[in-house]
Amino acid sequence: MSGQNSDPMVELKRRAAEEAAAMVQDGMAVGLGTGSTAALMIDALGRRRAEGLRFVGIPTSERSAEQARALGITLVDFGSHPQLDLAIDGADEVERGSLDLIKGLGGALLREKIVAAAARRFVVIVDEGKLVDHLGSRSPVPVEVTPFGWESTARQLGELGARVALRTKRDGELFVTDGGNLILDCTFGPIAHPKALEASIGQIVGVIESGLFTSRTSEVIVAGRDGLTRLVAA
Ligand SMILES: O=C[C@H](O)[C@H](O)[C@H](O)COP(=O)(O)O
Repeated sequence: MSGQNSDPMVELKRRAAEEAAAMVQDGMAVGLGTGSTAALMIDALGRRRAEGLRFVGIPTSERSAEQARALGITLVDFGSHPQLDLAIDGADEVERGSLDLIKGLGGALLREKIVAAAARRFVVIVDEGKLVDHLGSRSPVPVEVTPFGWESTARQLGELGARVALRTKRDGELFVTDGGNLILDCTFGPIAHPKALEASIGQIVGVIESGLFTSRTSEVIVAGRDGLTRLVAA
């Protein structure tokens, strides 16, 4: 994920990642997202650290923690930093206008949402293919659930109108999150009221968190073939 890449879209995502990393100022506490786009941002922050920028990070996954540590980025926790200045992360879908999100195809949604909720500003970096008119158009909504009773939790998610699939890895083994939980990928199709759906999912016993992120985004930096665009919530 580091270094130069000849894929033009990766180069565009790298520019979006660098633009977001440029928002980090001396002394900040920063939430470090997860995924291929966030990894480019962590690389950019590693370069800024090597140039002398002082900041600390809270990672949203073990993967991002490992990458940040390798780059010499100082990692802290919520004990010393209960509030963050900025969090930067990728997304699987971004709804035009509202800037509501679906996240979690990489399985990091719980820590990502905790970090986003603790940040004064939450900046999202995506390529233009992630923009949709309605969330759910392409991506399922990942829902993190406790292993105990997941079948019952899945049935209740189905009653909300979803087709529910227990996430497995390529080798067929269960996908287990950094927190030791399971992911149910819930296909709803285009979602008319994401905020109401996020609330309904959150009320089901056994659900830990959903990948619907509504009313959280401060800004989205979109990498497109015509360059970068910055979107601010309407
Ligand atoms: O759990 C994973 C995260 O929500 C990612 O931020 C999301 O899946 C986007 O990842 P990528 O930048 O690799 O498309």
